[in-house]
Amino acid sequence: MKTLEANFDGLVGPTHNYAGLSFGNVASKSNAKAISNPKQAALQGLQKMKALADLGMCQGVLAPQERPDVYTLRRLGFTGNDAEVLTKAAQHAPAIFLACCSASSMWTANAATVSPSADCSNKKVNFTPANLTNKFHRSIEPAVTGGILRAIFTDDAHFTHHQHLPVNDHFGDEGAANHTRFCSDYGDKGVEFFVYGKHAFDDSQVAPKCFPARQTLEASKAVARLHGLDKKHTVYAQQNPDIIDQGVFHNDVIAVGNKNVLFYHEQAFLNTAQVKRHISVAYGNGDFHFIEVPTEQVSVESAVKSYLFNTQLINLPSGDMVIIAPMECQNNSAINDYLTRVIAANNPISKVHFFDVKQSMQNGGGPACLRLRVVLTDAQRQAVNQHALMNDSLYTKLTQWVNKHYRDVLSANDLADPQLLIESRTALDDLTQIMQLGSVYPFQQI
Ligand SMILES: N=C(N)NCCC[C@H](NC(=O)CCC(=O)O)C(=O)O
Repeated sequence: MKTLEANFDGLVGPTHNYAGLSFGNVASKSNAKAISNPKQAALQGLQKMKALADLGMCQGVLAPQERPDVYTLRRLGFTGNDAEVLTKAAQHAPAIFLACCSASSMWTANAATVSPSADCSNKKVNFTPANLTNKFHRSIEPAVTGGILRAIFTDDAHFTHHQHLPVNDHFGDEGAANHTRFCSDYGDKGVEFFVYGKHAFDDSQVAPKCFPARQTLEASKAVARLHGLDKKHTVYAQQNPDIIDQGVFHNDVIAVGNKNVLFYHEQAFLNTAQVKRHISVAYGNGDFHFIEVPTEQVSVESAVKSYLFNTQLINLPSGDMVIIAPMECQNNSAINDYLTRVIAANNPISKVHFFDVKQSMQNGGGPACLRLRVVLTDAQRQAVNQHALMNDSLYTKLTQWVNKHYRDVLSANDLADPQLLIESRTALDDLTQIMQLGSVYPFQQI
């Protein structure tokens, strides 16, 4: 029985915009108020998905969320019909309004933490949506994210869905952006590796000083308990607080792992020697590769700008391990040269594929942010909603769908246009039919 790693990418939503919402995320802040192109953003994402499917990967799609979120705005006291709610919020509380318009659910690395059945005590694939408490615009995602995951991974015989963790900074959870897994074969019991930014219940421990630590140790441990992970095969590591303060807001901005490889920056962790020891002990006797990138070759600043580590490390059906990197890595000659050396060196990585995901990059989301990894056995893959799996037909349908419904220019002022909400709902209504998701959106449930 073949077990593989599928990647479920977030389809970019119709309100994709640059609102500067993420304090601590350099790209988000520096592109605040830039004009976005939602159509191009969604098409760039679809092209990456299609290319990975064409490489023989199992590629899935996760649907976007309904935005602007008029339900949250109503909870915050804005009244009237939908158009009135939008107008009043945009006028009286523009910052809150913008937060309720974000298409941030596109970064599905933050949708959930997923543990394969081989690692979990109930022998099912376990999902815990991330509560994303640290940023208001993202904290309104988890309930609908949970619904979308249930609409795709429907079969209780194979999949277990947990509720997101309690919504408080103490249990701040950013999902798979701070979680990776090592294994020899995907179907084997693996080592689950959780990286956290701070200890929430112990002030004596070091923590970043300028920018927030979005993931807590206590949240990571709660997810591991929910998933029934084996303690001997679970490793926790603290992110280096100094690099959080340099804009490394998730571990996947500074490290990426797959199978028997951890590719990471020298400054990624607080105690690298200990992290390596713990992974080696948990992994056992196999051949494990720690590919450490020294600061003298790639500075943290350059890693954050190019997103060298926000790359996907994947195994093609041929068994070759390749890197899926953003164009920004190719355009930066020092980073490109470094990647050439990584491929030439004695490690399992054999090739780099570059993709243009600039619309997402400008908000701090590279190739790895855009995907949620789900390890599936054959039987589990067959149990997945097949209308969420990328192939020629779905690619054609979704490309036509984007071209029909999306705008190619969006500025902050356009977000209050009631017509945009109507356009978005019409698009999502169509999408639930294309992907056979049922009524996952609040506007479909009224
Ligand atoms: N690293 C991973 N896995 N994900 C990237 C998420 C980027 C996202 N940006 C934003 O939400 C910016 C939205 C804006 O400013 O308009 C965030 O900071 O949460």
